[in-house]
Amino acid sequence: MPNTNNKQAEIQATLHVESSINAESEIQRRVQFLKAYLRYTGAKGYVLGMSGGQDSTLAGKLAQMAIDELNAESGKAACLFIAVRLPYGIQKDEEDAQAAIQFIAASRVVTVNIQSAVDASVRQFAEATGEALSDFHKGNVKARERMKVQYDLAAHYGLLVLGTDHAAEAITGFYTKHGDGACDVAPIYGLDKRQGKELLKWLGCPDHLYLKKPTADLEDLKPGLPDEEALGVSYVQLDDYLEGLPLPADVARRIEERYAMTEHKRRGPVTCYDTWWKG
Ligand SMILES: Nc1ncnc2c1ncn2[C@@H]1O[C@H](COP(=O)(O)OP(=O)(O)OC[C@H]2O[C@@H]([n+]3cccc(C(=O)O)c3)[C@H](O)[C@@H]2O)[C@@H](O)[C@H]1O
Ligand SMILES: Nc1ncnc2c1ncn2[C@@H]1O[C@H](COP(=O)(O)OP(=O)(O)OP(=O)(O)O)[C@@H](O)[C@H]1O
Ligand SMILES: [Mg+2]
Repeated sequence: MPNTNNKQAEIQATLHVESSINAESEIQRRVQFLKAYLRYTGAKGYVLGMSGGQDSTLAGKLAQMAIDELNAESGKAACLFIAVRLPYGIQKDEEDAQAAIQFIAASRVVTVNIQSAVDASVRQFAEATGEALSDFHKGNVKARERMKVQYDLAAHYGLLVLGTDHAAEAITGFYTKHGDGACDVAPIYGLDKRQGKELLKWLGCPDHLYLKKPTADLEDLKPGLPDEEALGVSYVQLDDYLEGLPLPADVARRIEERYAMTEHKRRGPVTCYDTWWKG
């Protein structure tokens, strides 16, 4: 039985997903937003971790477009976008990260290897508790270390931290709380995964950067684990759900269960004034 229910419509509206988009106007709207918010804050630009994956390629490109327009309007190179490489040791798809940075033509590239910080953290945890942090939890340490480096760069250079949260990620809560989930500005929020691809295609991005399998690539023991394998649901199914299309009832139910389970990630810290968790 196909599923089209009120919950689906409610989630689509909450996450601001349009059933169809115009790539050119979506790009314009988001670039103008990035410019306007920078003017409002007086910050000098943006910083974002570039993994070589689809989401950071798109968010980074939009940011650089905003910076280039601001600099052209002022006639000065006053604003900048820092693309930061944050490998844990040597990254297998480093070539993709470099291709993404080249496509973006980032104002500046900084590389910080997070391995020694992450390993020190994990070692201190083991010394303090007498227990080893699991490989899965170490993955979240990597994401939080990347967040810290981006905030260091933002503080030092007067920038704002970009994030890559979008609808197909928000619906599953598939990100590390206070890791890649933490940012100041989320330029691709509201788009699903196939809409992100549409924007990159329109922007002339090399197609291997948006046709590759999305991966969080956080676990030492499961390098390059595809998100879809970890989630047990495909991006096509998530996108269909978000665009209000019919899909098998058991798939919709699994998506809705995951959405409910991760509600805490889409909210601020829960306080005694909150009632959302009471059902
Ligand atoms: N009901 C609740 N109310 C309030 N807080 C709650 C809570 N349940 C857990 N928590 C807190 O949340 C923590 C768990 O959340 P979190 O630390 O995020 O950890 P968790 O959700 O367990 O793991 C993160 C997941 O996101 C994936 N990920 C991470 C980063 C990037 C990407 C990517 O696609 O690139 C994917 C990663 O592979 C993993 O599957 C708990 O330790 C607890 O502190
Ligand atoms: N190795 C890395 N170097 C720099 N930044 C990273 C790295 N890994 C993850 N990040 C940051 O964490 C974010 C979340 O990762 P995520 O995998 O969701 O996005 P992505 O890699 O850009 O795209 P995709 O989902 O298609 O893999 C990235 O967009 C990027 O900003
Ligand atoms: Mg990735």
